[in-house]
Amino acid sequence: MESEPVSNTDVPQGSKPFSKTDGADFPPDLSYQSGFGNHFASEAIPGALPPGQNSPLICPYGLYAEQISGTSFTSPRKLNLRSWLYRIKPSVTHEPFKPRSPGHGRLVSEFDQSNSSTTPTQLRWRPADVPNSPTDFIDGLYTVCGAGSSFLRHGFAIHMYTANKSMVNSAFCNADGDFLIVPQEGRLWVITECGRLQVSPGEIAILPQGFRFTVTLPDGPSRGYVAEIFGTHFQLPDLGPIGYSIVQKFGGELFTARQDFSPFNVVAWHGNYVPYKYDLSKFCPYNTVLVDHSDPSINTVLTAPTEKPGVALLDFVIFPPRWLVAEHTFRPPYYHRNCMSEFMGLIHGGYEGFRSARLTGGRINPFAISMGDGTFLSVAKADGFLPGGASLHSCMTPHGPDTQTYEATIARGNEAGPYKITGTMAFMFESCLIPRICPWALESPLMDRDYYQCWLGLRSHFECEGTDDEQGIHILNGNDETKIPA
Ligand SMILES: O=C(O)Cc1cc(O)ccc1O
Ligand SMILES: [Fe+2]
Repeated sequence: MESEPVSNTDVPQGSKPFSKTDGADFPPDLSYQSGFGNHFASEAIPGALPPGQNSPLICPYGLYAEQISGTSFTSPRKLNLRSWLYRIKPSVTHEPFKPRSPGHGRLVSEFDQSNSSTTPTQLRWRPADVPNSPTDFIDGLYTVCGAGSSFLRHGFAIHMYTANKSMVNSAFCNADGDFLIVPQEGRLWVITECGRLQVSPGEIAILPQGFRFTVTLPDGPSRGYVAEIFGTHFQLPDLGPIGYSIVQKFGGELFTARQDFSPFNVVAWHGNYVPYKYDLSKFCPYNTVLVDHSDPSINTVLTAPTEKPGVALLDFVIFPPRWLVAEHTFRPPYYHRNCMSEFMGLIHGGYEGFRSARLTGGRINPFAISMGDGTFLSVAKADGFLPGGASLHSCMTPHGPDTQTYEATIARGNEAGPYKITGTMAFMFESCLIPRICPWALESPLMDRDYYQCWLGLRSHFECEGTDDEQGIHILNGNDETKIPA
């Protein structure tokens, strides 16, 4: 996978390297260093990186050397993550942290009975409206669900955000874990200590634990999803401001500290612990070329592992445009109960298609995608799972295609030819931990309280000679005749 670590901090001759954070000064096309997990180096001024050593007595240009480590110093070499930043002033130069006022109250980093609950019921939320009142990325962030604890360094949280305003003269720093940000509406222009990232819907950005960053919104109204992982990092699957306030998320609470210089005053850096982004359209999906429906792990873009081989603290899995070609196969996702928990989001389009029978009677499903030959690609859970919305199917909670999807797939029959699902990007955060759900999410008017009804119409197609639906079927079990209700 080609990943795109942050742009280098090179600035055109004569332009200011850092300025106010309204995003307007972002160069139109940033250049990015590429290669997941590489060691990178970047200099805003030639010669700013010290030659031959990391911490010389005097650094070039009188810069301070500062290390940020993403793993313990003693982690084995191949797992070790750290970067050296050469900056005008060190990060430590700020006033003491104090709890942020007004408090936030919508972020959770340690899930227990006092702040969240569990339910095996299928949950689904409509997309949230972007507020009218000025709201930046920090204030617009709220936790939907999660498990474990940032303090115990094991767990995850799933947040969503709605925002309409750039962060100004403030920087966010997440001491609790890494953020994987999935913008759904509105681009995010992110200033980080390693350079800038322009992240559009359809791309993701990873902001590792500890980095300070500012989110600006060039398009105004913005909405998206954030997965946060505690205690590990994502990897590829085996396959000029007046003053800044630093807002530090620590144990789910926000603290602020003032400093009179930009947190992005890094003039050069090198290392392998960096923010990065990835364009999901570059992901090449693989799947069956003959029969059956492969499980979605084949579409894992990033995984945060646990110590158990193959068991993820959090997988980031996508459902991108792709060809469906399987023969005599039920092509939508199979009905299933999973020992892992599945949180799903939709960036655009519909989710998980099938080529439905010709739509008649002028009843056009707004989520049906025309195939150009008079047939339509309708989508599973189409009318309720909307771009910007979400669903949660926790551990062992049954789910699968809704009634309409099932019936239309069966009606289409075995002769369904190859077709391409286009114009969609859905994703899943999948975890071995069971998420607890925050009150906001359970009490929200956006929660679809009728979600379960999409499956109620699934009727028995059971056919067996000598039985009728009213009576149930009679089978012989040893010497006893057992009646199974229809
Ligand atoms: O539940 C879902 O929609 C996600 C999913 C998709 C799929 O193709 C197979 C299994 C699975 O959990
Ligand atoms: Fe599933």
